[in-house]
Amino acid sequence: MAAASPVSVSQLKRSKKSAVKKKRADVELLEQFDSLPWNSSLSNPEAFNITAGTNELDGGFLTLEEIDESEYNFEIPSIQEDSGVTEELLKPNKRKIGNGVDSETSVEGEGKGKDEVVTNSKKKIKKKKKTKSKEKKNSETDGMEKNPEILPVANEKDDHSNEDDYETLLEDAEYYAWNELRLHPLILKSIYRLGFKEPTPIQKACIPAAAHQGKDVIGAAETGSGKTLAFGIPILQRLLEEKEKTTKIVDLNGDEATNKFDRRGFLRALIITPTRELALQVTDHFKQVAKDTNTRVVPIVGGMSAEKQERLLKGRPEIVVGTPGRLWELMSRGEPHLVELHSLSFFVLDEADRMVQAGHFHELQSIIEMLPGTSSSKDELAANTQNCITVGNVQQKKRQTFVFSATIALSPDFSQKLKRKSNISKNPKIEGLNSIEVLSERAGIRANVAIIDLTKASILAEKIEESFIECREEDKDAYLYYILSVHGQGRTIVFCTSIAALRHISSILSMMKVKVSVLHAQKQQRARLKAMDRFREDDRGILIATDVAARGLDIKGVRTVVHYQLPHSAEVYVHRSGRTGRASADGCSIALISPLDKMKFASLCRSFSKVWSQV
Ligand SMILES: Nc1ncnc2c1ncn2[C@@H]1O[C@H](COP(=O)(O)OP(=O)(O)OP(=O)(O)O)[C@@H](O)[C@H]1O
Repeated sequence: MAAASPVSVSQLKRSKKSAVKKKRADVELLEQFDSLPWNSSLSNPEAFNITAGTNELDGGFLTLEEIDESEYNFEIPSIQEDSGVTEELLKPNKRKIGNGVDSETSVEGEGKGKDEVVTNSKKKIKKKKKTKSKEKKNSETDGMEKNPEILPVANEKDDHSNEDDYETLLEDAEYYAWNELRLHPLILKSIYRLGFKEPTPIQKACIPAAAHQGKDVIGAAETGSGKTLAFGIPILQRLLEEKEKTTKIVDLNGDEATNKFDRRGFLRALIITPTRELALQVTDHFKQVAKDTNTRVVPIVGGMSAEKQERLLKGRPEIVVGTPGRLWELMSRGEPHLVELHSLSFFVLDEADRMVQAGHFHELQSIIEMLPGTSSSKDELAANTQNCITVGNVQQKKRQTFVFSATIALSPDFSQKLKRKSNISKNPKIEGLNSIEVLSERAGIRANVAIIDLTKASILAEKIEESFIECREEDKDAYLYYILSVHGQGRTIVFCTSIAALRHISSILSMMKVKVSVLHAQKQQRARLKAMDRFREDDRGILIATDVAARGLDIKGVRTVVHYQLPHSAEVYVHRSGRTGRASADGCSIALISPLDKMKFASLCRSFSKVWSQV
């Protein structure tokens, strides 16, 4: 090895001089920046805006080109050893994740140990905070204070992707609420990158129960309140914790333990949504948070080539998000990744109350019957499937079930009924359950379920302003045209109940040279995605849709929802209206009420205990 040549005194002086020079130049540059007037690039810097465009599937929908698997980057990374990032982030003393040898995802009973760890790490964080802030005071370049507005904003360049993010997050008082939730550093890092300064109320309530107490959750909260991450974060948290524990066990016990504890390559979480667009969006949301965690998430939805989706499943993703029809199609064919369910730790029903309605229930029921430990008989299963690998009730006990929607009606004694049932050994049917309760119970909801209902009497999200226009049926088009041309701010979704009405409006509007996108279930999936893309690309876009767009869709900048025809139920009205006023944004929902709608409208008002006496 060559010896390092000694550095002369003059060389040292020279390098010191140039360092001082560089520092001075840096300070001057910073001063220049400081003297610029500050104009936020976002007129309304809501966290909601921040997420847009930061991910591969931009806003959750595929562009037309993306339909083809080879082009839309549904890359499934090959199964690898842990990337090592975790280790780096988990430097000793920063955060300690459990020390037990519990191989299960379940952390029931871990509470106490964890609390201790958290208290310690909190102390350390505080200490670190103090030292750092001291350093900050002494710093010459302090002119550039950490500005929360600029830190995490829609960072196309992903400015916060290095490992310092985690430390910065811990120091950043604005993000402090996340620390309370004891999340894995890689999740915190993603949250920081997304710019979500604090957990939403439903996230605050669900994460401790689901991620740390291992409970099942039935969660209800207003539209746009972040329910996807309320179940998404716990799933990722527990998968990450489990990965680390497994690595430790394998390190300690060698190959023997690998076979026993290593669950890589098996399906770990199955999330079911009622619509294809929503499944793609949820997949995308998961991917945003799972970035850097080496967790694979794949959507399985109808309208796309089943063969291609089978190829995606060959990559053995841990998380699958799908619609009941296509999932059941592949499961009933015995698709190996979807029927080897012995390691399934999470089963999620998003928009659960929609699932109990016609068009979904049958397939969903069949899927549930495939889950290990559900109440259907083995003969029934065998008849349904060619290749199902079942495990007994043990798996059901370990599996967590999450049931979410903005509109779930549970009877007050539902958990008592579940408890009574769990005390009787022979698995009797519980009497007097409503359909969503039956679904939850069949899906394996356990007696200690955390029922978190944050919906208010009005049910509608707080930031949505509701109004209605009374008019004759034949005047609806004129009013709609008026709303679209005068109202004009942001994007608008016009909802119809029938495809005939949708066609009628879109042809009238196109005659009036108003550009619209159209979405309904009879459209080819390719065209559906294209319509969504077009709508998303135009910040004053107009989407005419049936109720296929009513639930879950999270599209930035939707300011107005118009109910051209009233929906058949109060729930659908809530979900439709909830396409606006999401996260911290506001919006308005306008109903066009003709004499034909009055009965329906009156009953809608009664459902929300509203007094709209004009009707
Ligand atoms: N902690 C947070 N802070 C700010 N924004 C958040 C946070 N969590 C999620 N969001 C954003 O809020 C928006 C709505 O979230 P999400 O789609 O999960 O709502 P939802 O409650 O499932 O709505 P819906 O009932 O209509 O399905 C998304 O754009 C999401 O990125």
